[in-house]
Amino acid sequence: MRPPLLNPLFAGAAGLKGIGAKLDKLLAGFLRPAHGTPGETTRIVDLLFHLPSGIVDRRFRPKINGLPRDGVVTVEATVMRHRPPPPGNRRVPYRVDVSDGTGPLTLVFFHAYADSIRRALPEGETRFISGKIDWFNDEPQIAHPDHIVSADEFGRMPLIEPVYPLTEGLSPKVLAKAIAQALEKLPELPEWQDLPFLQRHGWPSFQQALRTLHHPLAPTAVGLESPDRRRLAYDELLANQLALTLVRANMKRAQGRKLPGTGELRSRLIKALPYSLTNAQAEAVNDILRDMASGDRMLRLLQGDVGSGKTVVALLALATAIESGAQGALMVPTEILARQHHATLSKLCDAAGISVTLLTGREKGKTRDEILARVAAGETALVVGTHALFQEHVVFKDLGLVVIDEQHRFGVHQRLALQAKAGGATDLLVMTATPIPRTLALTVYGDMDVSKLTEKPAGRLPIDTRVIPMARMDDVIDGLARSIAQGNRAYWVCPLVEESEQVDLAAAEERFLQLASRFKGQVGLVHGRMKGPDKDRVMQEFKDGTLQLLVSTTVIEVGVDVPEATAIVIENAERFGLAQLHQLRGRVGRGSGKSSCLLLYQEPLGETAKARLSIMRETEDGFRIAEEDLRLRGAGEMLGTRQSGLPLFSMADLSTDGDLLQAARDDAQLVLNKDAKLTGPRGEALRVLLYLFERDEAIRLLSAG
Ligand SMILES: Nc1ncnc2c1ncn2[C@@H]1O[C@H](COP(=O)(O)OP(=O)(O)OP(=O)(O)O)[C@@H](O)[C@H]1O
Repeated sequence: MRPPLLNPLFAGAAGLKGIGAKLDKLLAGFLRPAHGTPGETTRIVDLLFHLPSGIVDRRFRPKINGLPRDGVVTVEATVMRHRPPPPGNRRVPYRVDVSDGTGPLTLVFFHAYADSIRRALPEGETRFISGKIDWFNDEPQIAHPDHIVSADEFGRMPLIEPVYPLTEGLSPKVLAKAIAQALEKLPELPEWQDLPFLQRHGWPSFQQALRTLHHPLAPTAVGLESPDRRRLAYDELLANQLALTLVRANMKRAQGRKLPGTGELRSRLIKALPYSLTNAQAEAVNDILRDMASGDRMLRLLQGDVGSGKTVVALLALATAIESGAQGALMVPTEILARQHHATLSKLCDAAGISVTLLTGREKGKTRDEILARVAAGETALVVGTHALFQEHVVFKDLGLVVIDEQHRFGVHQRLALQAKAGGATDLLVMTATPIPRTLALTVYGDMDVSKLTEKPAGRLPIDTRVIPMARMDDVIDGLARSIAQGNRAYWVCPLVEESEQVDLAAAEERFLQLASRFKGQVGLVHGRMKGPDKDRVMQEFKDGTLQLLVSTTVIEVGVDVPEATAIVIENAERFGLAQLHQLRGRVGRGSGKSSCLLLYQEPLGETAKARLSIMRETEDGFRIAEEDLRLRGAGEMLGTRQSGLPLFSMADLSTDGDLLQAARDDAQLVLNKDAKLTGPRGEALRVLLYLFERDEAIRLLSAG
């Protein structure tokens, strides 16, 4: 139960002045996902945790004849003349001339109510007017001033104003007012940080930090380096790391089982492989086998760059579970991948004598019943599937190891749920194909041990990456024609842009028709809206070489493995994030042939997009690309947080607070080593912190264990 002293913070914001039902809902949708706790209503805490992204400094008060070319100014001036638009003409703005004796300044209002302008600016009176300066025919003007106030009001007004991130339908004034009211509800809270630590950093209390950020007294107060923001960032990171440490402790506490294996199936599999393992693969397998053989539960993350060969590592781990008499499951994020993995693994499993089955949402009726019966009876040793594996009534006879591929779409909550489903003793191996920067990995996978595949299989050639304007599309197609004539295979990726799937799809279809008329009978199309079996058929035809050019939306992004494909064209590459481009490019260069990647962009190219594309040209190192992605886009975007339910941070910024993250991690471990149940005085205060950042499930673990 949440401590009562936090109640004022979790009370609804709907009671505040200016927040009606509609705004309540709008704010909830806008603010709550940022803390990872979506909901329909806004709470006080949501307002308080919405930190300013900058400030407006209204202290600059030039005379009118000394106005700068741009920027925000505050002018003290007398109202000279109102110039309303001619009646009935809404296109001409309402103008008001003011003067301070040094020159004229015009205030401009579009679509405004004449009455309210007259009330705010009575002729002959003096007002303080603050807003962004503009020049029109060399005359200064301010369109829609932010403030028009009397000398009195100006004296009472904060001159450094916080600026908040906004969303459509939310006015800055309404938001600022709501936050100011929320601040008044801030209760006294115990200090959960170590005092000497706070002193060393020169950090204020939690309450003080929030007050300073929302009522900044200096322009630097809200910057990333400000002690107030850093303090709050640290609070948030500590809550995150405490929760992960608790999850880990809890998972480890569950008695694991020993799955030592015999090596028999494993050696048969290795014999059946057409290649030998890379050193990195062999090391990862060793890490995993050690974990499985021990009595502790395995919680391991296998991080591998694109094409580094994670699948075979997973298979060897699964074989070990099976040798030990248990069953294994491999869960992947999409239907296409489930089918692909099933197909690849089946061949190897047949060679080794392992019974394997596929289970996705598409297996229905009698077939499904039969599969389920065999799994329940333990006749099937290995099940490959989508999340349907755990969502529905799937009962394993004895599940020893679960491998989850591409899991970074899931968060700690999901891992906990999975653990519950899989049963206490099941070992867990998570594989991510997108390398993520260390800082980010710690906040998402801080509860897991990590193995990395940093090395690609021998003999892979570097991919020739080129950045080409769309205007040269014809040349690109000619190049493709030459390559296809030589028997090569290629992908052509059309972007899915957020607004309308239909429009995007139409674009992909149009491109398909264009290419199909040039390369008759050689082109296929796959996209997310296609029926499963149709998708499978096209993929299969591309795999076996019946089709040589595959036009697709980003459905091929993760994990599709056709080693014979040697070229990929990515249209509107400027719209993709770095991690995604890297994933897409990783579809080629998977065999021994020389591959190329053509990034087509629409001009003009923005700065960030330009930076992204040149990084792609410079490096193929996924780990380096991930660091750059984090820098350019921020953590939330990078993980596609909206769908993921991952802990997005409202206070911490992982591109600059990496140092704090490590400190928080050490601190969390130290604290829990000393006070595993958080019952000491600091422990009690830390519970408040956990509730404050809504890590309630971590607290439940405290009382469960
Ligand atoms: N040691 C190896 N030597 C040669 N080829 C290998 C080796 N290990 C795996 N491969 C091959 O490399 C390709 C990529 O392997 P896999 O599909 O497991 O990659 P991945 O790590 O899952 O990458 P992605 O995340 O991009 O899908 C496959 O065709 C696989 O057969």
